[in-house]
Amino acid sequence: MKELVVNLNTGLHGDLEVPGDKSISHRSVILSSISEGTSHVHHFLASDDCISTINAFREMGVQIDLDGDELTVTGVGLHGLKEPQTKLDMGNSGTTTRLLSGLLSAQNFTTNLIGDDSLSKRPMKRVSEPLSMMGARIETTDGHLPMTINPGHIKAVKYELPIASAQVKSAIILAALNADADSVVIEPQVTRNHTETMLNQFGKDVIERDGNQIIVHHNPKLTAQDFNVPGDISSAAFFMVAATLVPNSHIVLKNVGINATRTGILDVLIKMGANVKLLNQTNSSEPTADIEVTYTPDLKPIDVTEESIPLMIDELPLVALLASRANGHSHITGAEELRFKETDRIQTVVLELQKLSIQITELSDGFSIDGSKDWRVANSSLDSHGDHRIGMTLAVAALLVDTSVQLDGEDAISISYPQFFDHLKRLCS
Ligand SMILES: O=C(O)C1=C[C@@H](OP(=O)(O)O)[C@@H](O)[C@H](O)C1
Ligand SMILES: C=C(OP(=O)(O)O)C(=O)O
Repeated sequence: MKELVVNLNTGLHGDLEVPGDKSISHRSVILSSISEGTSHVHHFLASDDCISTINAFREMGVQIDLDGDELTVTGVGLHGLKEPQTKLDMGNSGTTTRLLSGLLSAQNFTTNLIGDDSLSKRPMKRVSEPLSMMGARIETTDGHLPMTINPGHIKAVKYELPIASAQVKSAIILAALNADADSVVIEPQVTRNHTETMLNQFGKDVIERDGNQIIVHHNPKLTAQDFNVPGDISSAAFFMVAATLVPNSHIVLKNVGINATRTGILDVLIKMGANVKLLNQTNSSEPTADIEVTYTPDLKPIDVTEESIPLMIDELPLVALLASRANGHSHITGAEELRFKETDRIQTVVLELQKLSIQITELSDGFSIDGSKDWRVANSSLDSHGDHRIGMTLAVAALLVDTSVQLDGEDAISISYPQFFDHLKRLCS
């Protein structure tokens, strides 16, 4: 149980570099491991989820050294992974599970994947079904973990994703690297493209994009790389929203990744009228910027609909919080995927924000929110429900109330942002 900082009259101030991007960090371990040579990754996110990915590859014979946020990986090549001597523990990480299920489908050894209680409730048919069409031999437990992946011969596929999911897309791409010919994956909506971008860094023209079709060239040569992980926009988002909502705030978040498949939260803030500026933009394959945010007293309500959901999927609890301070009625729809995250985030967001008397209603696919600045603490025992993003959203919400509130399950925050409370304290002091 943690006592949260409340009613911050002085605001948030100063510069901060948030830790490396979680999605890019996972992929850096995966692609470095199956490349030839030694890769160096700087500003790696050493959070619980990324450690689950590291441990899985160590179990499969890859030498990985982590020193603070510096990662060194001695790659074994596309065909060099070894049979693990234990079950592979995916911990709490959906990304590790889905991406590895694709890669492991094409190995000549069997793997057993397990996870914690939350991960064991999350759907895995979304990967086992398309991978089975490609020749994978996967046994799930009624569509969930534990999962056994037997040796398989992967055939090329042309697959249209039924849901917008970067994890499912990436699972198929990683299996397709070992297929007998080139594959095509078709996305219904654009989702984060880090797997594609990074594959083209480690290899030459491994991925080609043609509209919503992604062509995966099989059996590529992947070579070790030296690269920097940008700051995680999904982590920076907590402070962007805090600085927008807390009077007197002015912060600059340095070197944040602004890949266009991730910046839905910036679009929302700008549409709502928040004072947000991008400074010092870089234009590499994973572009970055410093993001300056200043307190904004009057926010417009917002309607977020299906097409833009994947661009801000992990930030939607924060969008709900922003909307709850706006002048009017907001809707977030087309977001049923939130029900399949670490918790059912539609349910947990509504349950927890209602404790602060926020006028938020659960929809089957999102939220309906009446904005107001008159919050009252109806129940001071907030709960992350073991979900890192819910925990951090509540820590931001707590800055706006004037009665003491406590957070249960704050440990979950180390899944993606172990330094979160230190960084919040630094900006608040
Ligand atoms: O590919 C990734 O790194 C991720 C994709 C998203 O999940 P889905 O693909 O299930 O939408 C996101 O919610 C998750 O935090 C990370
Ligand atoms: C959904 C998330 O991660 P994962 O799917 O990897 O568990 C998240 O980080 O919000």
